[in-house]
Amino acid sequence: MPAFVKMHGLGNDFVVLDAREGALPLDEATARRITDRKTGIGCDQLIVIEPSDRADVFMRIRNADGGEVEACGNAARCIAALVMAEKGTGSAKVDSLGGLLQAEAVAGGGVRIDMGVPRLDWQQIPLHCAMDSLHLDFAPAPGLADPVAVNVGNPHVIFFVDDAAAVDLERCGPAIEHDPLFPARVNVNIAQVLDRDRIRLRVWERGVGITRACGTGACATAVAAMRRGLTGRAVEVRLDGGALQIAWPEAGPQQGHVLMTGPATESFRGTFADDLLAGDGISPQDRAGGSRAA
Ligand SMILES: N[C@H](CCC[C@H](N)C(=O)O)C(=O)O
Repeated sequence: MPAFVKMHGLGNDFVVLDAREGALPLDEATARRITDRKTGIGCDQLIVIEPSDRADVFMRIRNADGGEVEACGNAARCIAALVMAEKGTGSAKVDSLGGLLQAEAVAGGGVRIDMGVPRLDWQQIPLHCAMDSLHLDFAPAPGLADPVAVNVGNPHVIFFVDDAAAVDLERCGPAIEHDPLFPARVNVNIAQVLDRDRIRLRVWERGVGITRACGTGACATAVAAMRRGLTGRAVEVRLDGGALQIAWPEAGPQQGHVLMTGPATESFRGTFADDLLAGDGISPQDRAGGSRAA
């Protein structure tokens, strides 16, 4: 009976499987079954931790739609916390398709993680054609125009608006995610700069939909705001599920790296029958066991 750990970062939730002792048979269809909130265990992303020769673990990420992606900031904090608890240390290295991430525990139980240097060139986002990533010639809906594009291991487009709550993200999110301007699709960020230290952010995630928080979205939005001179170099990003602290220092040992600090929460642990991984169509709810957190 494979075990899993249910975790979340500000409500952006994950099912974590441990494949360090042996590979798990995981294809897109299996991932979709597990992430499905009606017939599966239910989560935004499925995370599989694997052995690594250059980090504590390799973190493999699949969105709810089953597609494998390069980065997931909230999950990176959660996996780092899991590794630090296992090792009894205050730091951890997590490798991923988006790069090697260095994390450390911070007072109060949160995790601070170095998300690396953001990629800003149009080919690195990627965009379909040459464009200034600080001012995209792209106006997909009324009130949404002139966005910024940033890659923090995964692709993000950021629209700055006067009132984030007023944007119908359910309606405009899918079309922007799948716009031909973004050959790898894109995560859609709706940002309202509250003042030079705070940003309100709502996110339609590639391969998922609206999530309660998006770590890489918070990082990309902070970088976009700083590039436009809208905020200082350290901001609080307020998402539906809570706040993340993002810094993009211009000097010092981590100059140019995006640093994210926020919570990493374990919800509960459980097991499910082998056939969920093989896929027999039986609802895992009839199988999923494990103690549920209060
Ligand atoms: N949907 C994202 C992956 C998860 C990002 C988000 N959950 C985060 O915390 O960074 C993508 O397709 O790139």
